[in-house]
Amino acid sequence: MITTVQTKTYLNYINGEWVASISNEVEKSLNPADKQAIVGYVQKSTKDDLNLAVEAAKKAKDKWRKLAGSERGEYLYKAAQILEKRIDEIAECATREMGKTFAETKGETARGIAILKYYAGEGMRKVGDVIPSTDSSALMFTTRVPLGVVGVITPWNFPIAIPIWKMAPALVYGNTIVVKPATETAITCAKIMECFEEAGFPAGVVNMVTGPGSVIGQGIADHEDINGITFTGSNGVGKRIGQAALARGAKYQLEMGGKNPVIVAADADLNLAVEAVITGAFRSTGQKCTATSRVIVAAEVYEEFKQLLVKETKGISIGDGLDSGTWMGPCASESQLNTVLSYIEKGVEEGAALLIGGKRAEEGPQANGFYVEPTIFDNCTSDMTIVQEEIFGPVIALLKADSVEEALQLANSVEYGLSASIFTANIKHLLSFVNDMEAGLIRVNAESAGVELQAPFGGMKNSSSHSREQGEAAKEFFTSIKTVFVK
Ligand SMILES: NC(=O)C1=CN([C@@H]2O[C@H](COP(=O)(O)OP(=O)(O)OC[C@H]3O[C@@H](n4cnc5c(N)ncnc54)[C@H](O)[C@@H]3O)[C@@H](O)[C@H]2O)C=CC1
Ligand SMILES: O=C(O)CCC(=O)C(=O)O
Repeated sequence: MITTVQTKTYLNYINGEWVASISNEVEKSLNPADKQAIVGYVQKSTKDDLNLAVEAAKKAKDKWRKLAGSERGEYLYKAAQILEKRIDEIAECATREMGKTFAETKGETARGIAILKYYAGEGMRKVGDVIPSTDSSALMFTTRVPLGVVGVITPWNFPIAIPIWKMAPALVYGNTIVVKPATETAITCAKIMECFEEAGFPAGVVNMVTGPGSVIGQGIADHEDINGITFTGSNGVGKRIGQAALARGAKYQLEMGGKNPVIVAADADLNLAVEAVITGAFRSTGQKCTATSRVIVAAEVYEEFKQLLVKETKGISIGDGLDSGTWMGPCASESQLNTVLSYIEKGVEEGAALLIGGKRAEEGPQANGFYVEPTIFDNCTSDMTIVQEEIFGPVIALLKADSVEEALQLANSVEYGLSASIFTANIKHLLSFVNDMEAGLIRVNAESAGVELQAPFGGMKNSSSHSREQGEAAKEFFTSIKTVFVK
């Protein structure tokens, strides 16, 4: 069901109230499917707004952490129920703000609901272990305490799931939060805040401040009253946040880029591999950190795989994500479109051969949006920019390998290590892939994207700060362990 989203101005959520920024300035959230369409306005906040939010979170933290975990979980459960009632409206808002199809944003909202329910249950699970002491008359055990105030900095590509998979564990483990969403999708985040408000979270436990990353995001990284920072976004910004947090002794967690490979072995089911590469590379217009961007194909099946892949790519319908016939929406912003186009240009300059796509899509109403064709490059080599750098768009680089060993070596020849998959039925090959692939998420006979909320998620090398999010792993970041000795 498609509803109508009102064009209105959204406020910051601080200390249980909706408030305008002290700056009196707002920023537009545009619809990338039609740049004339303004989805709404959000606050262009200042450091003073952030300070108020942090102050509120700091004031609320002692009462919040002293609640039983099950009581905190109850609030999350209520938020899940409210989000469930608003699923169509919130999914539609996300599509309008960032462009991916309604089916995808609806699936993402359903995932947000499931995450809230999962962490609601976490409030009832164990937080420590009993460890035998060398003193037989003593009791030694571990328990966990929250960090305090947590800053949550989120990107635009998963505007529902990412804020929720950071906020839900932070809250259930007893932290209070200040979230700063990407401006591109800040209205979607405001709607999630509305669900939290309706769920009755005490004032100050959940706060949202929108505004420029360089002011509010950096402000979170530098704020002495913020004890932990969880971030997903680009590598450059992530590294800066990590350095700022380290300098003042705050805990931090960074999820950043990927350059995720799919290996297609000679014995692979090629139809299955093609289908997985298409969805892995082009769903969400390639704007996932887990998206497939390199496909390394065994020489024996290279030509056949290539023909099949191009044929399937020709069938992709590009358009407004709210049209039910659309398979792939626009890039999320003009700057994202320009980044993708400049990588395509670089690919051509460096000698890769364009098999399909490569241009801005501008037919009819597409001229008003930030559309790009799904693009596949042939004759790629490992030293090319399009094979090394994260593009964050619907672009595939095809590489040829003479053996699975060579494919694995090519797959590992990048600075990132987020997700990777292999298509093979050969146990020896799949085991060497599982053992030797440098990636945090290993997939066999499945697309490179596909994160499950109950399992740890994170990358190796430059893809993350080596911590893991989601599932039980979230507990490691959002709490500190205390070892207790009682005699
Ligand atoms: N790993 C991932 O999931 C994502 C990766 N990216 C990558 O980043 C590229 C650029 O996208 P952007 O939206 O510009 O990402 P970004 O890293 O600039 O933005 C992510 C978040 O960080 C905030 N931010 C920006 N500057 C900051 C600063 N100095 N201090 C603290 N926070 C700051 C932003 O406002 C946003 O909330 C993409 O092309 C893609 O390659 C972007 C989004 C998600
Ligand atoms: O693939 C997914 O579901 C999550 C990907 C992700 O975390 C990201 O793109 O930022």
